[in-house]
Amino acid sequence: MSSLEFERITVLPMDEYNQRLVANVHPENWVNPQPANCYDLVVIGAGTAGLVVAAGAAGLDLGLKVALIEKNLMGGDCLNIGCIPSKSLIRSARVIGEMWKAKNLGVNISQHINVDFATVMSRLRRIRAGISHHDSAARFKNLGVDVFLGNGKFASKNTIDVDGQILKFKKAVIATGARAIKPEICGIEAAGYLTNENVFSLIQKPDKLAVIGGGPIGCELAQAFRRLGCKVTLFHNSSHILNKEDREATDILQRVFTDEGIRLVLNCQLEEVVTVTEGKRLYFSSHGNRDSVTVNEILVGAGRVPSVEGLNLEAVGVEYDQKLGVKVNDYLQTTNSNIYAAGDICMNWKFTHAADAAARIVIKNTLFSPFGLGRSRLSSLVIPRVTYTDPEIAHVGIYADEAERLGIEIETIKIGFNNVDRAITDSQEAGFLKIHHKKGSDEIIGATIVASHGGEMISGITTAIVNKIGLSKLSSVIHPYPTQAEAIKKAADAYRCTLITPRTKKLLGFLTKFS
Ligand SMILES: Cc1cc2nc3c(=O)[nH]c(=O)nc-3n(C[C@H](O)[C@H](O)[C@H](O)COP(=O)(O)OP(=O)(O)OC[C@H]3O[C@@H](n4cnc5c(N)ncnc54)[C@H](O)[C@@H]3O)c2cc1C
Ligand SMILES: NC(=O)c1ccc[n+]([C@@H]2O[C@H](COP(=O)([O-])OP(=O)(O)OC[C@H]3O[C@@H](n4cnc5c(N)ncnc54)[C@H](O)[C@@H]3O)[C@@H](O)[C@H]2O)c1
Repeated sequence: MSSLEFERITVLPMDEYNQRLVANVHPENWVNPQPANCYDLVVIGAGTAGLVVAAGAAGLDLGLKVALIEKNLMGGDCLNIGCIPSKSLIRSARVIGEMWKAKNLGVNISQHINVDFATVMSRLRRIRAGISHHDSAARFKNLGVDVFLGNGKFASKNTIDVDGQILKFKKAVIATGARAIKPEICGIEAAGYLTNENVFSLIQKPDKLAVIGGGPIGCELAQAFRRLGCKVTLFHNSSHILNKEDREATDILQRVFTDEGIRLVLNCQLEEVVTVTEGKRLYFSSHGNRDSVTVNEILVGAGRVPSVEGLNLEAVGVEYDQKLGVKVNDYLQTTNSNIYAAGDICMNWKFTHAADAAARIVIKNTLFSPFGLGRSRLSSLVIPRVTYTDPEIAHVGIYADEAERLGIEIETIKIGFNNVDRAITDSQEAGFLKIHHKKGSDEIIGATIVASHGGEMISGITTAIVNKIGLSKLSSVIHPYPTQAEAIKKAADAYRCTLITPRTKKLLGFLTKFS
């Protein structure tokens, strides 16, 4: 491809919404600028991490020369094939979840629930297109960023080649993200499968869907597709779905999944996929039994691999691992001190908000830390996470088993939502809030929430951790009644009760006699 020709990028179906999306994030008629003599910063990859670095550096209005290179769609996974389309789909699915519970709430929906799958998917595309101007090539150009659409690779220690155009840089940032792991299952390539890259292009509902992988992608989408009317089998190779999360939390979710009709195949080993007249047949073993299931589509969410290929990292002395990605230190500096990395390409936390936070560290460390003074560290970040199933599982800080491994003594306060009035009025008593604090101190070091809007609630606890607000102070925060967030106050009150020793109790009893 010469520098004047662009690969035409299509996002199926090429309806008015996807046309608008592509016109924003990879415009067909885009003409790459004439490269500047030397850039202060060149960023490869215009996903969350790359966009935040570029916008942050150019937006400071300091006259910095910034270039941003994207080979596919600006906005990366989050906008195009990740958070935005998945959460749009989940929103539609949630309505059905509510309708299933309606009878229990005294509301009879007598008619058959009729899901218009094509409309659900077109809503998703409309929403994505509507948001896409934020990440558009035109917006970044207006911010003063030189946007290059094409494949970026290092050409020498201080140059990057974009399809023949050479960009000289003082500092560079690798923000090329990650993509779905290809499963090593005999016959699956020939049978064909969906990943997050094409599942949001579906226009017809698969009647029977196999989901491989019970991580966040598999769980969120398995539940959404089930609610939208698919018969779903979820295969996971551990004993619990979302096995990084608190076991009691995943127990609750597993019960919900089973109640909603998802077939869970745990501790499984997928052996082979064979194409048959009825569709795709998956042979598997689980708990010593061999079985098979036949589906119309297979969706793979079995983890991510970092996009390190084709960057010519060897030429610039940037070390990497095929599985873990680009090697960085705590300042997000690679093994070449002029080259930094941020986001899924180099981090364990593969979240949009983590990519955003890392990008801010990179801006500071590349541009505003002369002689390395005042640099920010990745390890100082407190990153919450939410899996947007129903109920949501939200977590921040460390888990109880992690604390044990690290030799940190903790105490845990658990408030069941069956003790929280708003959860009771909402018939959402199944979840809980767990707060881990240091033994003998009110310092919060981790928390898990299982609740329908646990993701909204976790920010209160994240704020407390970041600002070192202990449980004692949290108990003085007034929450509106009745809200599910009252669980936080209840946990804080429970902590304060533990401070009342028998001696203090005696003393208080004595004092009340005189007051
Ligand atoms: C289905 C799904 C749902 C998700 N839901 C959530 C969620 O709800 N919340 C959340 O926080 N996170 C979610 N995530 C994770 C989130 O999308 C990622 O963590 C985030 O997008 C990472 O951003 P990034 O900038 O590091 O990488 P990416 O978004 O992957 O961007 C990297 C960009 O680099 C480009 N690129 C790669 N190589 C080159 C090259 N050589 N030259 C030029 N360009 C290149 C790619 O085309 C891409 O656009 C989800 C992910 C998936 C897959
Ligand atoms: N709500 C969110 O924030 C959100 C949502 C989706 C994705 N993400 C991000 O994207 C990342 C990738 O998500 P993911 O779910 O693909 O990865 P993951 O690695 O978190 O989970 C995939 C799971 O699939 C299992 N698995 C792998 N191969 C298998 C096989 N052959 N058979 C059965 N099980 C198999 C693995 O053991 C693993 O637990 C996540 O780590 C997360 O950071 C975040």
